[in-house]
Amino acid sequence: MYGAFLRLKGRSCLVVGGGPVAERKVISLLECGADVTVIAPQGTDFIVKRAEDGTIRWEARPFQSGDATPFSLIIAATDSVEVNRQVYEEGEANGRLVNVVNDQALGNFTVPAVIRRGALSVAISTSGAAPVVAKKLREELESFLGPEIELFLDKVAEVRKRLLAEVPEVERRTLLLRKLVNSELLSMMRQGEHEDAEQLLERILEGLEE
Ligand SMILES: C[C@@]1(CC(=O)O)C2=NC(=C\c3[nH]c(c(CCC(=O)O)c3CC(=O)O)Cc3[nH]c(c(CC(=O)O)c3CCC(=O)O)/C=C3\N/C(=C\2)[C@@H](CCC(=O)O)[C@]3(C)CC(=O)O)/[C@H]1CCC(=O)O
Ligand SMILES: NC(=O)c1ccc[n+]([C@@H]2O[C@H](COP(=O)([O-])OP(=O)(O)OC[C@H]3O[C@@H](n4cnc5c(N)ncnc54)[C@H](O)[C@@H]3O)[C@@H](O)[C@H]2O)c1
Repeated sequence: MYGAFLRLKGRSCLVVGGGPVAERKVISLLECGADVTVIAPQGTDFIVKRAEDGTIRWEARPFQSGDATPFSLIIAATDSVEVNRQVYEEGEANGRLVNVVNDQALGNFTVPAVIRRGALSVAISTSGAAPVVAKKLREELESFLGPEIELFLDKVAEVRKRLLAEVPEVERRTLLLRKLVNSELLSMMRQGEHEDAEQLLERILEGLEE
């Protein structure tokens, strides 16, 4: 499976099915700013409420042939193997991205477990082998990746921007950035030693730290 991150802001995405699994996919699509439509005779309380407040569009009826055609990304999340296959075939025939929740071998993408810390996203896939393992790893890695990782990333990104503007030689920039990420900076941030971290950062940038 090819790992990738999709920019879905404003994109029309379809979720067919309205149970707990469909709800989970609707939530993750909304988190990415997608324009979400649900087609399903029944919806969870969350789906009903978000349709009422206009966050999503919900068509309370079974999937019909042609429904999937207008959408960029489609998730087949009904409890019917046949309906999910029909959704998949229609999407695939139109060159769409299609995920099928009840059959990892069907569909042209799967949804990973994701950890988000600001600009950082960590996606975990087991290639469909055991999603419960992806979930377990997400929980373990979440406790390892505390809020300091976001501060660290923001700081390195800020420095990188500065170096891109001020240091024309790519080798020197890369060396400085590597020094920075391999230094004690992250562990200092983890301990809350922000002043020390700032001083270390300046020493590295001034070439004083080996
Ligand atoms: C990661 C996560 C993302 C999400 O859905 O948001 C996700 N499944 C999650 C949880 C989970 N899913 C299932 C259980 C119950 C235990 C079990 O049965 O194993 C649990 C655990 C739980 O609920 O505790 C059941 C299940 N899942 C699939 C099948 C069908 C099959 O295997 O063919 C069945 C059997 C259904 C049945 O009984 O019929 C298939 C898929 N599930 C995937 C993703 C894709 C592959 C991901 C990968 O590569 O690992 C894929 C292929 C399709 C897809 O959905 O994209 C999310 C964790 C989110 C998080 O917590 O962070
Ligand atoms: N991918 C995953 O992470 C994962 C996890 C658990 C289960 N599953 C699979 O996902 C399926 C769905 O799980 P669930 O708990 O949300 O199921 P559910 O039974 O609670 O919900 C099924 C939904 O599909 C809708 N539906 C049924 N026929 C339809 C049709 N013709 N057109 C449109 N919508 C239709 C129903 O109205 C309902 O909203 C399960 O059958 C299981 O195989 C996948």
